Amino acid sequence: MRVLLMTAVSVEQEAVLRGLQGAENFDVQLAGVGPIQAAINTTKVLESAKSPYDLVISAGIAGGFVGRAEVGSIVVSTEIIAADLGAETPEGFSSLDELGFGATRVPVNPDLAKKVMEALQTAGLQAQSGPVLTLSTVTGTAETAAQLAARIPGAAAEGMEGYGVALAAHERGIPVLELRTISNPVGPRDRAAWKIKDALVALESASRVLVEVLR
Ligand SMILES: O=C(O)c1cccc(C(=O)CC[C@H]2O[C@@H](n3cnc4c(=O)[nH]cnc43)[C@H](O)[C@@H]2O)c1
Repeated sequence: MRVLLMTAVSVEQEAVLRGLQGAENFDVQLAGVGPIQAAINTTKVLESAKSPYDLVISAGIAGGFVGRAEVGSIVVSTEIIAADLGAETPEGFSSLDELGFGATRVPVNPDLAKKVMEALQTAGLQAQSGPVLTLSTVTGTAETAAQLAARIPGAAAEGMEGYGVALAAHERGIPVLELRTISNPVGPRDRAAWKIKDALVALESASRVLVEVLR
């Protein structure tokens, strides 16, 4: 299986490469930060690929929803959702789907997600699955975190690139997955408290498992 992993920044790319230990069926490229940059860069990689990819994974650190994904743990997506793509109305948020303009959700193959989850857990890593949200604005208040959790039941993590990476692959018929390791709780902004090193260590460990499961 030929796999493309897209990370937002180079420290994430380096952590993934350490975990992959030179596995030849994986490429790791930079997506940039945010869904638009990620979609553009994923498209560029897919269009210039010498041979087709069988799977594209958006990987990196993320915020974890409290009670769903703790700092240092791993989240495997069951669905990749553009959580702020829509309109604010007096009645609340309306997604692009509800407005009739398109899809905000990219599906993930459930068998693949299950296989990866089970392999991570068998390796003794703390992993859970659930919808992973993509936001252009990092959540910074308890109120927004609660609104997102209520609007998207089971939401496990939020990042800034997954939907962009996923849409670029999905439009070409390539299966997608999002793999996130948690650096901070989703909620009140406390950037200094983000445990980025712990999340990068978890990203390296998770990538080591991918080599075994995605041969
Ligand atoms: O300090 C800020 O206010 C700030 C604003 C925009 C971006 C950042 C970043 O550090 C980039 C975040 C980077 O990491 C992922 N990430 C990690 N935690 C979260 C989160 O709680 N919510 C959304 N994204 C998160 C994200 O995918 C970016 O690649 C800082």
